[in-house]
Amino acid sequence: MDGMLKVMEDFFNLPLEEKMRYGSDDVMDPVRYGTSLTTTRKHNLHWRDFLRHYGGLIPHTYYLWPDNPATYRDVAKEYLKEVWQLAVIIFGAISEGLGLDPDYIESSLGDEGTQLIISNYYPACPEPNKTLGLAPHSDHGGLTIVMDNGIPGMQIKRNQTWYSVPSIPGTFVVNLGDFLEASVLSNGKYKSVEHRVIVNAEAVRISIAVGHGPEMDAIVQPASPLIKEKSESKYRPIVYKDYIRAQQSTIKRGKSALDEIMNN
Ligand SMILES: O=C(O)CCC(=O)C(=O)O
Ligand SMILES: [Fe+2]
Repeated sequence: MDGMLKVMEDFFNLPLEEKMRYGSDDVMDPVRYGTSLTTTRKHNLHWRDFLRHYGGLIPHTYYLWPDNPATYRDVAKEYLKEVWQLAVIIFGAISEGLGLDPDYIESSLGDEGTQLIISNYYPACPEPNKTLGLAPHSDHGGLTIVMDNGIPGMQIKRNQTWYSVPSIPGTFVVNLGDFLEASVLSNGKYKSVEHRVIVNAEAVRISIAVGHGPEMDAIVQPASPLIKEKSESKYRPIVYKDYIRAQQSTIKRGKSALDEIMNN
């Protein structure tokens, strides 16, 4: 955990021109750096920088990942491999909890599944009450495994109230995403969690969120043996990649992308 945080911190501390080698506005780019802190746009949505790229069992995009800091690729590759193994254990427990084979969800991800790492850098903010690090959203994948640098900031919404998630050294926060809510066996039994990030005046916060979802061409829909009639399905089928595009490329907030594929 510490090694990964260290390379991430070193990356974010690089000069802007260096980070901008990965700058992109295309949500489907395999490696993407973005900042809303030196934006040319008028609106300033988030008080953060981010770096995101794909991982996966076979990281096809490995040679596109940052090569500065020099150890980044190797540290990230090892970290993503271990986090994937953890996700598989949790998917297994959820499957069993629903009375199905332990590898039920894992096999529904397809041959490779999609793993996406999003590293977030939230600078200290002189007026923290006027902005957010990250606006309310739910993640599009199945499970997101998050660690941070010991500075709290994540909040989750339950019954219209925001609750702060404590930062506990050496632990991960695991969030359920839309794929798990809308897909396979769950059909809404497991809810994706709406969350956001607040900023603070004193300290820089870094978080590393790794999402685990199905392969890009998978069709997200309840396909459970538990659903006998199509009419029992609470969600309309959608190709995972199209869902990501819809969810990322607009200024959607909260769980509105998921609401759009819900029946009634
Ligand atoms: O910074 C965090 O704690 C959460 C980040 C997050 O929700 C995301 O990257 O999707
Ligand atoms: Fe998130």
